[in-house]
Amino acid sequence: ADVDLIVYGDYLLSMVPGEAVLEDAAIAIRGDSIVAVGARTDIDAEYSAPRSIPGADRVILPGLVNGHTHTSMTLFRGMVDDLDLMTWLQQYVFPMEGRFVTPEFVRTGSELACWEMIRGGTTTFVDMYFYPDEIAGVVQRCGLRAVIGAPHIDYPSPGFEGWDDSFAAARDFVGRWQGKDPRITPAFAPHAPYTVSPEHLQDTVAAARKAGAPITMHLAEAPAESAYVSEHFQTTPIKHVKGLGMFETPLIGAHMIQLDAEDIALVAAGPAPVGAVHNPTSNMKLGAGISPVPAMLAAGINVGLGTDGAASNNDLDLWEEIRLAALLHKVASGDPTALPAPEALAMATRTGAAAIGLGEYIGQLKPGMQADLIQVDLGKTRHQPRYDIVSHLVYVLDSTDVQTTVVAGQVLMRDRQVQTIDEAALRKAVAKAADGIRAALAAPAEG
Ligand SMILES: CSC[C@H]1O[C@@H](n2cnc3c(O)ncnc32)[C@H](O)[C@@H]1O
Ligand SMILES: [Zn+2]
Repeated sequence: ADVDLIVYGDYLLSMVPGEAVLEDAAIAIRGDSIVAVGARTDIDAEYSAPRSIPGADRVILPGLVNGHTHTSMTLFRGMVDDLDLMTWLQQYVFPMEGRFVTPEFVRTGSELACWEMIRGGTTTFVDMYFYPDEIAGVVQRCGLRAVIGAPHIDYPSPGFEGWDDSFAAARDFVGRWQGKDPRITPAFAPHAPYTVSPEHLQDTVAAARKAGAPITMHLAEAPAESAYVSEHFQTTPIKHVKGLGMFETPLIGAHMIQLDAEDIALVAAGPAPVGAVHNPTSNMKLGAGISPVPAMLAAGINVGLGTDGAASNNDLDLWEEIRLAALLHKVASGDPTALPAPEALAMATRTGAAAIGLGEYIGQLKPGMQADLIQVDLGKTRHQPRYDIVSHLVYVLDSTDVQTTVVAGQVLMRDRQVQTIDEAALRKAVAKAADGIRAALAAPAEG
Protein backbone atom coordinates (compact mmCIF):
# COMPACT_ATOMS: atom_id res chain seq x y z
CA ALA A 1 0.00 0.00 0.00
CA ASP A 2 1.11 3.55 -0.59
CA VAL A 3 1.95 5.78 2.36
CA ASP A 4 3.53 9.25 2.46
CA LEU A 5 6.56 8.65 4.66
CA ILE A 6 8.46 5.74 6.19
CA VAL A 7 10.78 6.43 9.13
CA TYR A 8 13.35 3.77 10.02
CA GLY A 9 15.15 3.13 13.29
CA ASP A 10 17.66 0.61 14.62
CA TYR A 11 15.36 0.79 17.66
CA LEU A 12 11.78 1.86 18.19
CA LEU A 13 10.21 2.64 21.54
CA SER A 14 6.45 2.85 21.11
CA MET A 15 5.73 3.72 24.77
CA VAL A 16 2.69 1.43 24.51
CA PRO A 17 2.43 -0.27 27.94
CA GLY A 18 3.95 -3.75 27.87
CA GLU A 19 5.62 -3.35 24.45
CA ALA A 20 9.36 -4.02 24.36
CA VAL A 21 11.92 -1.98 22.40
CA LEU A 22 11.70 -3.09 18.75
CA GLU A 23 14.96 -3.61 16.86
CA ASP A 24 15.44 -2.86 13.15
CA ALA A 25 12.05 -1.20 12.99
CA ALA A 26 10.04 1.15 10.80
CA ILE A 27 6.91 3.25 10.98
CA ALA A 28 4.61 3.98 8.04
CA ILE A 29 2.78 7.32 7.95
CA ARG A 30 -0.11 8.47 5.78
CA GLY A 31 -1.28 12.07 6.05
CA ASP A 32 -1.13 13.04 9.72
CA SER A 33 -1.49 9.50 11.12
CA ILE A 34 0.48 6.37 11.86
CA VAL A 35 -0.56 3.48 9.61
CA ALA A 36 1.77 0.75 10.82
CA VAL A 37 4.61 0.13 13.26
CA GLY A 38 6.76 -2.97 13.00
CA ALA A 39 9.86 -4.79 11.84
CA ARG A 40 11.59 -3.07 8.93
CA THR A 41 11.24 -6.16 6.73
CA ASP A 42 7.46 -6.32 7.31
CA ILE A 43 6.91 -2.60 6.70
CA ASP A 44 9.05 -2.68 3.53
CA ALA A 45 7.14 -5.71 2.27
CA GLU A 46 3.76 -4.06 2.74
CA TYR A 47 4.28 -0.31 2.15
CA SER A 48 6.02 1.98 -0.27
CA ALA A 49 6.51 5.72 0.18
CA PRO A 50 7.92 8.58 -1.90
CA ARG A 51 9.93 9.77 1.13
CA SER A 52 11.84 7.97 3.87
CA ILE A 53 14.22 8.80 6.70
CA PRO A 54 17.10 6.38 7.42
CA GLY A 55 17.54 4.91 10.89
CA ALA A 56 21.12 3.67 11.45
CA ASP A 57 22.06 4.13 15.13
CA ARG A 58 18.77 5.96 15.64
CA VAL A 59 15.89 5.37 18.06
CA ILE A 60 12.34 6.32 17.09
CA LEU A 61 10.10 7.38 19.96
CA PRO A 62 7.03 9.57 20.47
CA GLY A 63 7.65 13.32 20.37
CA LEU A 64 8.06 14.90 23.79
CA VAL A 65 5.24 16.77 25.51
CA ASN A 66 6.05 20.01 27.34
CA GLY A 67 3.04 20.34 29.65
CA HIS A 68 3.72 23.86 30.91
CA THR A 69 5.59 26.77 29.42
CA HIS A 70 5.34 30.45 28.55
CA THR A 71 6.97 30.40 25.12
CA SER A 72 7.43 34.14 24.67
CA MET A 73 9.43 34.37 27.90
CA THR A 74 12.47 33.10 25.97
CA LEU A 75 13.12 36.83 25.44
CA PHE A 76 13.47 37.19 29.24
CA ARG A 77 15.96 34.31 29.45
CA GLY A 78 18.65 35.13 32.02
CA MET A 79 17.12 38.53 32.81
CA VAL A 80 17.19 37.84 36.53
CA ASP A 81 18.17 34.71 38.47
CA ASP A 82 18.34 33.27 41.98
CA LEU A 83 15.17 34.73 43.49
CA ASP A 84 12.10 33.20 45.12
CA LEU A 85 8.90 32.96 43.07
CA MET A 86 7.06 35.98 44.49
CA THR A 87 10.06 38.33 44.40
CA TRP A 88 10.93 37.17 40.87
CA LEU A 89 7.35 37.57 39.68
CA GLN A 90 6.21 40.74 41.42
CA GLN A 91 9.39 42.82 41.48
CA TYR A 92 10.93 41.85 38.14
CA VAL A 93 8.78 39.83 35.74
CA PHE A 94 5.40 41.59 36.00
CA PRO A 95 6.97 45.09 35.65
CA MET A 96 9.10 44.01 32.67
CA GLU A 97 6.09 42.35 31.04
CA GLY A 98 4.16 45.58 31.50
CA ARG A 99 6.87 47.47 29.64
CA PHE A 100 7.84 45.06 26.89
CA VAL A 101 5.14 42.54 26.05
CA THR A 102 3.49 43.44 22.74
CA PRO A 103 2.16 41.28 19.91
CA GLU A 104 5.55 41.57 18.17
CA PHE A 105 7.39 40.52 21.35
CA VAL A 106 5.13 37.48 21.70
CA ARG A 107 5.59 36.52 18.03
CA THR A 108 9.38 36.68 18.26
CA GLY A 109 9.70 35.06 21.69
CA SER A 110 7.30 32.31 20.79
CA GLU A 111 9.07 31.57 17.51
CA LEU A 112 12.40 31.36 19.34
CA ALA A 113 10.81 28.89 21.77
CA CYS A 114 9.33 26.81 18.96
CA TRP A 115 12.71 26.65 17.21
CA GLU A 116 14.32 25.46 20.45
CA MET A 117 11.58 22.91 21.08
CA ILE A 118 11.71 21.47 17.54
CA ARG A 119 15.51 21.12 17.91
CA GLY A 120 15.09 19.34 21.24
CA GLY A 121 12.39 16.89 20.14
CA THR A 122 9.37 18.51 21.76
CA THR A 123 6.36 18.09 19.49
CA THR A 124 3.54 19.37 21.74
CA PHE A 125 3.47 22.12 24.34
CA VAL A 126 0.99 23.78 26.67
CA ASP A 127 1.39 27.55 26.68
CA MET A 128 -0.13 30.33 28.74
CA TYR A 129 0.85 33.82 27.73
CA PHE A 130 -0.47 37.14 26.54
CA TYR A 131 -1.58 37.71 22.91
CA PRO A 132 -2.37 34.01 22.38
CA ASP A 133 -3.50 34.63 18.77
CA GLU A 134 0.11 35.50 17.99
CA ILE A 135 1.26 32.23 19.58
CA ALA A 136 -1.34 30.32 17.56
CA GLY A 137 -0.05 31.97 14.38
CA VAL A 138 3.51 30.92 15.17
CA VAL A 139 2.34 27.36 15.93
CA GLN A 140 0.52 27.17 12.61
CA ARG A 141 3.58 28.35 10.70
CA CYS A 142 6.18 26.19 12.46
CA GLY A 143 4.06 23.02 12.52
CA LEU A 144 4.14 22.13 16.24
CA ARG A 145 1.09 21.00 18.22
CA ALA A 146 -0.08 23.11 21.17
CA VAL A 147 -2.67 23.64 23.84
CA ILE A 148 -2.78 27.43 24.01
CA GLY A 149 -4.19 28.98 27.16
CA ALA A 150 -5.63 32.48 26.98
CA PRO A 151 -4.54 34.22 30.20
CA HIS A 152 -6.93 36.03 32.51
CA ILE A 153 -6.07 37.65 35.79
CA ASP A 154 -7.65 40.14 38.22
CA TYR A 155 -4.85 42.72 37.79
CA PRO A 156 -3.65 44.86 34.86
CA SER A 157 -1.60 42.80 32.41
CA PRO A 158 -0.25 43.36 28.87
CA GLY A 159 -3.17 44.42 26.70
CA PHE A 160 -5.71 44.39 29.56
CA GLU A 161 -6.96 46.56 32.42
CA GLY A 162 -8.01 43.65 34.60
CA TRP A 163 -10.44 40.78 34.92
CA ASP A 164 -13.34 41.90 32.72
CA ASP A 165 -11.42 42.51 29.53
CA SER A 166 -8.93 39.65 29.97
CA PHE A 167 -11.71 37.14 30.66
CA ALA A 168 -13.80 38.38 27.72
CA ALA A 169 -10.75 38.06 25.46
CA ALA A 170 -10.12 34.53 26.72
CA ARG A 171 -13.70 33.50 25.88
CA ASP A 172 -13.33 35.06 22.42
CA PHE A 173 -10.00 33.31 21.85
CA VAL A 174 -11.43 29.91 22.75
CA GLY A 175 -14.44 30.51 20.48
CA ARG A 176 -12.21 31.64 17.62
CA TRP A 177 -9.82 28.67 17.73
CA GLN A 178 -12.02 25.74 18.69
CA GLY A 179 -12.21 23.31 15.78
CA LYS A 180 -10.10 25.58 13.58
CA ASP A 181 -6.84 23.65 13.43
CA PRO A 182 -6.45 20.04 14.59
CA ARG A 183 -3.00 20.88 16.00
CA ILE A 184 -4.27 23.71 18.21
CA THR A 185 -6.41 23.21 21.31
CA PRO A 186 -7.52 26.54 22.82
CA ALA A 187 -7.81 26.65 26.62
CA PHE A 188 -8.66 28.96 29.50
CA ALA A 189 -5.66 30.05 31.57
CA PRO A 190 -6.50 31.81 34.83
CA HIS A 191 -3.12 32.74 36.30
CA ALA A 192 -3.18 31.33 39.87
CA PRO A 193 -5.30 31.11 43.05
CA TYR A 194 -3.53 34.21 44.46
CA THR A 195 -4.24 36.45 41.43
CA VAL A 196 -7.77 35.33 40.50
CA SER A 197 -10.63 35.63 43.00
CA PRO A 198 -12.82 32.63 43.86
CA GLU A 199 -15.81 34.20 42.05
CA HIS A 200 -13.73 34.70 38.93
CA LEU A 201 -12.37 31.15 39.04
CA GLN A 202 -15.99 29.98 39.12
CA ASP A 203 -16.64 32.12 36.03
CA THR A 204 -13.72 30.39 34.31
CA VAL A 205 -15.11 26.96 35.22
CA ALA A 206 -18.54 27.87 33.84
CA ALA A 207 -17.06 29.22 30.60
CA ALA A 208 -14.78 26.19 30.16
CA ARG A 209 -17.66 23.77 30.74
CA LYS A 210 -19.87 25.63 28.32
CA ALA A 211 -17.17 25.70 25.63
CA GLY A 212 -15.91 22.16 26.30
CA ALA A 213 -12.39 23.57 26.61
CA PRO A 214 -9.71 22.64 29.15
CA ILE A 215 -8.35 24.94 31.86
CA THR A 216 -4.67 25.30 32.62
CA MET A 217 -3.38 27.24 35.63
CA HIS A 218 -0.52 27.55 38.10
CA LEU A 219 -1.63 25.57 41.12
CA ALA A 220 -0.17 24.76 44.55
CA GLU A 221 3.22 26.11 43.47
CA ALA A 222 5.09 27.84 46.30
CA PRO A 223 4.70 28.09 50.09
CA ALA A 224 3.67 31.75 49.67
CA GLU A 225 0.63 30.62 47.66
CA SER A 226 -0.38 28.20 50.42
CA ALA A 227 0.05 30.97 53.01
CA TYR A 228 -2.13 33.33 50.93
CA VAL A 229 -4.88 30.74 50.46
CA SER A 230 -4.72 29.73 54.12
CA GLU A 231 -4.97 33.36 55.28
CA HIS A 232 -7.82 34.35 52.94
CA PHE A 233 -9.76 31.09 52.58
CA GLN A 234 -8.60 28.95 55.55
CA THR A 235 -7.77 25.95 53.39
CA THR A 236 -5.17 24.50 51.01
CA PRO A 237 -4.88 25.59 47.35
CA ILE A 238 -6.17 22.19 46.20
CA LYS A 239 -9.22 22.19 48.49
CA HIS A 240 -9.84 25.83 47.56
CA VAL A 241 -10.07 25.19 43.81
CA LYS A 242 -11.87 21.86 44.30
CA GLY A 243 -14.54 23.77 46.25
CA LEU A 244 -14.92 26.13 43.30
CA GLY A 245 -15.72 23.25 40.92
CA MET A 246 -12.37 23.20 39.17
CA PHE A 247 -12.09 19.41 39.24
CA GLU A 248 -15.41 19.06 37.47
CA THR A 249 -13.95 20.08 34.14
CA PRO A 250 -10.63 18.99 32.55
CA LEU A 251 -7.79 20.80 34.26
CA ILE A 252 -4.02 20.91 33.68
CA GLY A 253 -2.42 21.96 36.96
CA ALA A 254 1.08 23.37 36.59
CA HIS A 255 3.56 22.67 39.41
CA MET A 256 1.29 20.92 41.99
CA ILE A 257 3.90 21.00 44.76
CA GLN A 258 2.08 21.95 47.96
CA LEU A 259 -0.16 18.89 48.31
CA ASP A 260 -0.78 16.73 51.36
CA ALA A 261 -2.19 13.19 51.24
CA GLU A 262 -5.78 14.47 51.36
CA ASP A 263 -5.11 16.88 48.49
CA ILE A 264 -3.62 14.08 46.37
CA ALA A 265 -6.73 11.93 46.95
CA LEU A 266 -8.98 14.84 45.94
CA VAL A 267 -7.05 15.43 42.70
CA ALA A 268 -7.17 11.70 41.88
CA ALA A 269 -10.93 11.63 42.53
CA GLY A 270 -11.63 14.35 39.96
CA PRO A 271 -14.35 13.60 38.79
CA ALA A 272 -13.00 15.25 35.63
CA PRO A 273 -9.46 14.41 34.49
CA VAL A 274 -7.00 16.55 36.45
CA GLY A 275 -3.44 16.32 35.11
CA ALA A 276 -0.41 17.52 37.03
CA VAL A 277 2.63 19.00 35.31
CA HIS A 278 5.94 18.74 37.15
CA ASN A 279 8.56 21.42 36.36
CA PRO A 280 11.66 20.30 38.27
CA THR A 281 14.14 22.92 37.03
CA SER A 282 11.84 25.89 37.64
CA ASN A 283 10.79 24.54 41.04
CA MET A 284 14.40 24.10 42.14
CA LYS A 285 15.51 27.45 40.74
CA LEU A 286 12.70 29.43 42.39
CA GLY A 287 13.00 27.38 45.58
CA ALA A 288 9.30 26.50 45.30
CA GLY A 289 9.66 23.00 46.75
CA ILE A 290 9.49 19.39 45.59
CA SER A 291 6.29 18.08 44.04
CA PRO A 292 5.08 14.75 45.50
CA VAL A 293 5.33 13.10 42.08
CA PRO A 294 5.74 9.45 43.16
CA ALA A 295 2.72 9.75 45.47
CA MET A 296 0.62 11.40 42.74
CA LEU A 297 1.55 8.67 40.26
CA ALA A 298 0.76 6.00 42.85
CA ALA A 299 -2.67 7.60 43.32
CA GLY A 300 -3.33 7.22 39.58
CA ILE A 301 -2.89 10.89 38.65
CA ASN A 302 -1.45 11.51 35.19
CA VAL A 303 1.73 13.48 35.82
CA GLY A 304 3.54 15.14 32.92
CA LEU A 305 6.67 17.26 32.65
CA GLY A 306 7.15 20.92 31.79
CA THR A 307 9.92 23.44 31.50
CA ASP A 308 7.97 26.51 32.67
CA GLY A 309 9.17 29.66 30.86
CA ALA A 310 12.80 30.27 29.92
CA ALA A 311 12.94 33.08 32.50
CA SER A 312 12.83 30.52 35.31
CA ASN A 313 14.63 27.53 33.75
CA ASN A 314 16.50 28.96 31.59
CA ASP A 315 15.91 26.74 28.57
CA LEU A 316 13.14 24.58 27.10
CA ASP A 317 15.05 21.30 27.12
CA LEU A 318 12.74 18.47 28.18
CA TRP A 319 15.57 15.92 28.31
CA GLU A 320 16.94 17.93 31.21
CA GLU A 321 13.53 17.78 32.93
CA ILE A 322 13.30 14.00 32.39
CA ARG A 323 16.72 13.44 33.94
CA LEU A 324 16.21 15.92 36.78
CA ALA A 325 12.83 14.40 37.64
CA ALA A 326 14.39 10.92 37.80
CA LEU A 327 17.18 12.21 40.05
CA LEU A 328 15.26 14.71 42.20
CA HIS A 329 12.77 12.19 43.55
CA LYS A 330 15.54 9.81 44.52
CA VAL A 331 17.18 12.58 46.54
CA ALA A 332 13.88 13.74 48.01
CA SER A 333 12.92 10.26 49.21
CA GLY A 334 16.36 8.81 49.88
CA ASP A 335 15.18 5.91 47.73
CA PRO A 336 17.15 5.21 44.53
CA THR A 337 14.25 3.17 43.16
CA ALA A 338 11.96 6.23 43.18
CA LEU A 339 10.81 7.42 39.73
CA PRO A 340 12.72 4.83 37.66
CA ALA A 341 13.89 5.72 34.16
CA PRO A 342 10.91 4.21 32.24
CA GLU A 343 8.47 6.19 34.40
CA ALA A 344 10.41 9.44 33.93
CA LEU A 345 10.40 8.92 30.15
CA ALA A 346 6.66 8.15 30.21
CA MET A 347 6.04 11.48 31.95
CA ALA A 348 7.43 13.25 28.88
CA THR A 349 5.47 11.05 26.44
CA ARG A 350 2.49 8.80 27.22
CA THR A 351 1.61 10.03 30.72
CA GLY A 352 2.38 13.63 29.78
CA ALA A 353 0.00 13.39 26.82
CA ALA A 354 -2.71 12.01 29.11
CA ALA A 355 -2.05 14.77 31.68
CA ILE A 356 -2.85 17.43 29.09
CA GLY A 357 -5.92 15.65 27.73
CA LEU A 358 -4.40 14.45 24.43
CA GLY A 359 -3.65 10.86 25.44
CA GLU A 360 -5.96 9.44 22.76
CA TYR A 361 -3.98 11.11 19.98
CA ILE A 362 -0.31 11.43 20.94
CA GLY A 363 2.32 10.07 23.33
CA GLN A 364 2.43 6.51 21.93
CA LEU A 365 3.37 5.09 18.56
CA LYS A 366 0.60 2.85 17.32
CA PRO A 367 -1.68 2.71 14.26
CA GLY A 368 -4.38 5.39 14.25
CA MET A 369 -2.47 7.80 16.47
CA GLN A 370 -1.09 11.10 15.22
CA ALA A 371 2.33 10.81 13.58
CA ASP A 372 4.19 12.87 16.20
CA LEU A 373 7.60 11.28 16.60
CA ILE A 374 11.30 11.91 16.86
CA GLN A 375 14.51 10.13 15.97
CA VAL A 376 17.47 10.41 18.32
CA ASP A 377 21.03 9.42 17.49
CA LEU A 378 22.78 6.99 19.82
CA GLY A 379 25.72 6.52 17.47
CA LYS A 380 28.09 8.97 19.14
CA THR A 381 31.01 7.69 21.20
CA ARG A 382 29.35 9.26 24.23
CA HIS A 383 26.59 6.65 23.87
CA GLN A 384 28.93 3.61 23.83
CA PRO A 385 28.49 0.97 25.05
CA ARG A 386 24.71 0.50 24.94
CA TYR A 387 22.97 -2.14 27.03
CA ASP A 388 19.63 -0.48 27.72
CA ILE A 389 18.06 2.08 25.38
CA VAL A 390 15.79 3.66 28.00
CA SER A 391 18.77 4.16 30.32
CA HIS A 392 20.54 6.15 27.58
CA LEU A 393 17.47 8.21 26.79
CA VAL A 394 17.00 9.23 30.41
CA TYR A 395 20.51 9.44 31.81
CA VAL A 396 22.84 10.20 28.84
CA LEU A 397 20.93 11.82 25.99
CA ASP A 398 20.80 15.57 25.45
CA SER A 399 18.78 17.63 23.04
CA THR A 400 21.62 17.84 20.49
CA ASP A 401 21.16 14.10 19.88
CA VAL A 402 17.71 14.69 18.37
CA GLN A 403 17.98 14.28 14.58
CA THR A 404 14.41 14.34 13.32
CA THR A 405 11.18 15.91 14.54
CA VAL A 406 7.85 15.00 12.92
CA VAL A 407 4.42 16.40 13.86
CA ALA A 408 1.19 15.17 12.25
CA GLY A 409 3.29 13.58 9.52
CA GLN A 410 5.13 16.82 8.66
CA VAL A 411 8.92 16.75 9.00
CA LEU A 412 9.79 19.86 11.04
CA MET A 413 13.48 18.99 11.48
CA ARG A 414 15.66 16.75 9.35
CA ASP A 415 19.34 16.06 10.18
CA ARG A 416 19.09 18.84 12.80
CA GLN A 417 17.93 21.42 10.23
CA VAL A 418 14.65 23.05 11.21
CA GLN A 419 12.54 23.15 8.04
CA THR A 420 9.80 25.58 9.03
CA ILE A 421 11.58 28.54 10.69
CA ASP A 422 14.02 31.00 9.10
CA GLU A 423 16.76 30.95 11.73
CA ALA A 424 18.63 34.02 10.42
CA ALA A 425 15.50 36.19 10.37
CA LEU A 426 14.59 34.91 13.82
CA ARG A 427 18.03 35.84 15.21
CA LYS A 428 17.63 39.36 13.86
CA ALA A 429 14.21 39.79 15.47
CA VAL A 430 15.49 38.39 18.78
CA ALA A 431 18.48 40.74 18.76
CA LYS A 432 16.19 43.72 18.17
CA ALA A 433 13.86 42.75 21.03
CA ALA A 434 16.79 42.05 23.35
CA ASP A 435 18.32 45.48 22.75
CA GLY A 436 15.37 47.18 24.44
CA ILE A 437 15.40 44.78 27.38
CA ARG A 438 19.17 45.15 27.79
CA ALA A 439 18.85 48.93 27.88
CA ALA A 440 16.11 48.75 30.51
CA LEU A 441 18.19 46.38 32.66
CA ALA A 442 21.18 48.73 32.42
CA ALA A 443 19.11 51.78 33.44
CA PRO A 444 16.29 50.45 35.66
CA ALA A 445 15.65 53.84 37.24
CA GLU A 446 14.52 55.25 33.90
CA GLY A 447 11.85 52.53 33.52
C1 LIG B 1 -1.29 34.78 33.01
S1 LIG B 1 -0.27 33.43 32.65
C2 LIG B 1 1.27 34.18 32.30
C3 LIG B 1 1.89 34.81 33.51
O1 LIG B 1 2.46 33.81 34.33
C4 LIG B 1 3.72 34.27 34.76
N1 LIG B 1 4.54 33.16 35.22
C5 LIG B 1 5.57 32.59 34.61
N2 LIG B 1 6.04 31.56 35.36
C6 LIG B 1 5.30 31.53 36.46
C7 LIG B 1 5.28 30.71 37.61
O2 LIG B 1 6.15 29.72 37.77
N3 LIG B 1 4.35 30.93 38.55
C8 LIG B 1 3.47 31.93 38.42
N4 LIG B 1 3.43 32.76 37.36
C9 LIG B 1 4.34 32.56 36.41
C10 LIG B 1 4.23 34.99 33.57
O3 LIG B 1 5.31 35.81 33.87
C11 LIG B 1 3.01 35.73 33.11
O4 LIG B 1 2.86 36.94 33.79
ZN1 LIG C 1 4.46 28.98 34.69
